[in-house]
Amino acid sequence: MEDSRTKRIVVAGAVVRDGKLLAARRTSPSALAGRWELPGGKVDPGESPQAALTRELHEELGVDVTVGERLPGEVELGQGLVLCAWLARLERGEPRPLQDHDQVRWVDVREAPNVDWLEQDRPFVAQAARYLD
Ligand SMILES: Nc1nc2c([nH]c(=O)n2[C@H]2C[C@H](O)[C@@H](COP(=O)(O)OP(=O)(O)OP(=O)(O)O)O2)c(=O)[nH]1
Repeated sequence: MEDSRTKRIVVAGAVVRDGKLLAARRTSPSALAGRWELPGGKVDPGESPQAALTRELHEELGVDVTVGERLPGEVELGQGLVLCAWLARLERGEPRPLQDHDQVRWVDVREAPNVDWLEQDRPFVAQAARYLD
């Protein structure tokens, strides 16, 4: 039986700067390629979600962040994965699609609902919108 203790967390980062939210376009797997997400990835065994998010954003986008508060909610992804999201403040670097993405963009509160997000990210995008003014 699978329960919350055996599920692997996928951390997504809501990076907000100057009233805009960072979106990244996935390149794989093919079912998700071309859709936009909050960048992040799987938490490794023994790793905290915050450390995982810091590591993933460095690897994938070449930036250093400080992880802030967790956004409410969690979304079951299937295959033993559960998606959670944290706010993250950009400390250093300009996000570039180094790995797993082919584009990044900053979206404002008006554009956010019209972006072709992965459906499972939409609740977190709505939460993050409260931080965009
Ligand atoms: N990073 C990220 N993954 C998401 C989001 N929404 C969503 O359904 N996913 C899914 C896509 C993948 O199946 C899974 C995360 O896998 P990943 O491929 O980004 O993680 P990773 O970099 O650690 O990959 P790997 O070690 O398996 O190569 O979660 C999201 O907002 N961000």
